[in-house]
Amino acid sequence: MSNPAAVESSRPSVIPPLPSAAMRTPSGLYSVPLEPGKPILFVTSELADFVKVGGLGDVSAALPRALLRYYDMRVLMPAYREVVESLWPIEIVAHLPGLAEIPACDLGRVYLPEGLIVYVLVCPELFERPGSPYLDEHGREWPDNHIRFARLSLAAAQMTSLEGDDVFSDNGWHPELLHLNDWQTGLTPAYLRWEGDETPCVYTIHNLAYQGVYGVDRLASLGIPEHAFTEEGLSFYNQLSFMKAGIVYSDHITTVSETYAREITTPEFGCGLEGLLSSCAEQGRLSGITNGIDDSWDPKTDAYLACAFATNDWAGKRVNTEHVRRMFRLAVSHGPLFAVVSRLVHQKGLDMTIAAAESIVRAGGQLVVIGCGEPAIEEALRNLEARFPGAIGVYIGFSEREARCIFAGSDFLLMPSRFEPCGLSQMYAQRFGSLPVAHRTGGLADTIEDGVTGFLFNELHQSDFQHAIDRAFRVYGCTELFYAMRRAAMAIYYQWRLSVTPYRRLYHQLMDLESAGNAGSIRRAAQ
Ligand SMILES: Nc1ncnc2c1ncn2[C@@H]1O[C@H](COP(=O)(O)OP(=O)(O)O[C@H]2O[C@H](CO)[C@@H](O)[C@H](O)[C@H]2O)[C@@H](O)[C@H]1O
Repeated sequence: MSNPAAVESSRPSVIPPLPSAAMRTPSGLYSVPLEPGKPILFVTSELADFVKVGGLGDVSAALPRALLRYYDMRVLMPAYREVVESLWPIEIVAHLPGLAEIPACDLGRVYLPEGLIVYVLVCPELFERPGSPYLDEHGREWPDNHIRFARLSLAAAQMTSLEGDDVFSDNGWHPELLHLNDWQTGLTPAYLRWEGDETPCVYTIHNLAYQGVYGVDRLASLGIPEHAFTEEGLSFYNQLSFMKAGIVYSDHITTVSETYAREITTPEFGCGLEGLLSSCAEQGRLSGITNGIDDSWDPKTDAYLACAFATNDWAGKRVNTEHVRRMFRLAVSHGPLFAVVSRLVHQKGLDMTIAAAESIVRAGGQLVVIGCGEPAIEEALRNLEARFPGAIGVYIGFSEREARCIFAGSDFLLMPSRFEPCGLSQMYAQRFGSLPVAHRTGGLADTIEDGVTGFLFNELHQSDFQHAIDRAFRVYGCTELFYAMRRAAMAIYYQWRLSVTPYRRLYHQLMDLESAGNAGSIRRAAQ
């Protein structure tokens, strides 16, 4: 494609550190929360303010902020190179000891907009590297990922344990609940329980397919006691599983949509953990809470767009469509513009999109793709672009600016995902008047109304996907219906506010149980 703008810097401008009880409102004014809520630590391996590989980065930036008005919610993450090189000052607040081969490290504190306090693990030998949080520059997993994310998990446990007072005390702040995310944080509840600490833990699965499974020879290096390596503990087919540790030792498991919460109890989607997850569901320890999207996803105010637009301002939307066509050097066209904004991985069904591309072009449509990931998929997409110059444009890379322009400019978004825990791209697309064409699975089934706010197909067959694309073409040719669907899609808004209520209910339930001394017994009964 024609040289899209370089990936924009997400560097914030410098603001002075705030007193810990202060909040910075979106308007930029400082205010003090009326009631400082219970201390909760949200532990994550990505935060979109600094580094985002996929949806976890978005959720980690938005959900703790949405919860800030109810709790003294703080985030813990690794101090990757992007964090250290950002303009936000890092103040060292503690030194955390190591364990076995997990090195000691410093703990820093950063104040981000909207009053979000983020603790960062300053451990240059583990985290200050080129590449992504998980992969090196050549797309290979970092060989010491087990140590890196055991470091993250252990830090959360050390910050929580009251006996660790001499280790970590930020003006007496200690979490009363931990909200953990994905396998990278799975060892946290295990480290806590092995020390006899019963602080309640919520463990959210954003994607069960990534599990952090390692050979049994790594146990000693992570300080894992031998007695824990059992079928009931963290042995997964005689290997060590971080994901299983998170499920076994946490009080409650959530995942990011109700449908996916049901799906992962079946062999088709359970990735070998369906038995354990089924028993969690039977015990009431597994639930689905659909993700939201943050307020920045608004076509009326998004500064990245070629032209801001609102519902019914289809001329404004068309300016964005023409902008995308120019970005990708596509021909002038009156046909529909299809789009893909995705990590390029097997999960996302790019093989089906590639197989459908020729029919889209033959029917007078065009396709733009932005994404990066598996080299074979990247190459197949480049070949596709070369076969259909002027009709298909591909940008291999990651750029939120370009992604937003594509959501705004496209007519349809293709998401034939094999599975999709929630999916954010379809929600962004709907908000920007682009109708998703998606497989009826996971969160896609929960957030798209077939024939109203998008198109769903039931079986993962090429012919079913093609049929859904054909329906999209027909609706595009029927202007009134097409605009009615656009209006319906733009009207639904999965605000975080809606997801916050079930999280609050869950937190309260777990913290009350804990203060009544019941959490331990409930957990034990559940295991
Ligand atoms: N090249 C690119 N340039 C710019 N932006 C790009 C991009 N490629 C992807 N993105 C963006 O990255 C995010 C991807 O989020 P998704 O939720 O759609 O999928 P992901 O599989 O990463 O997340 C996992 O976690 C999330 C969060 O819970 C679940 O919704 C999801 O189902 C699960 O697979 C979106 O914000 C998308 O716009």
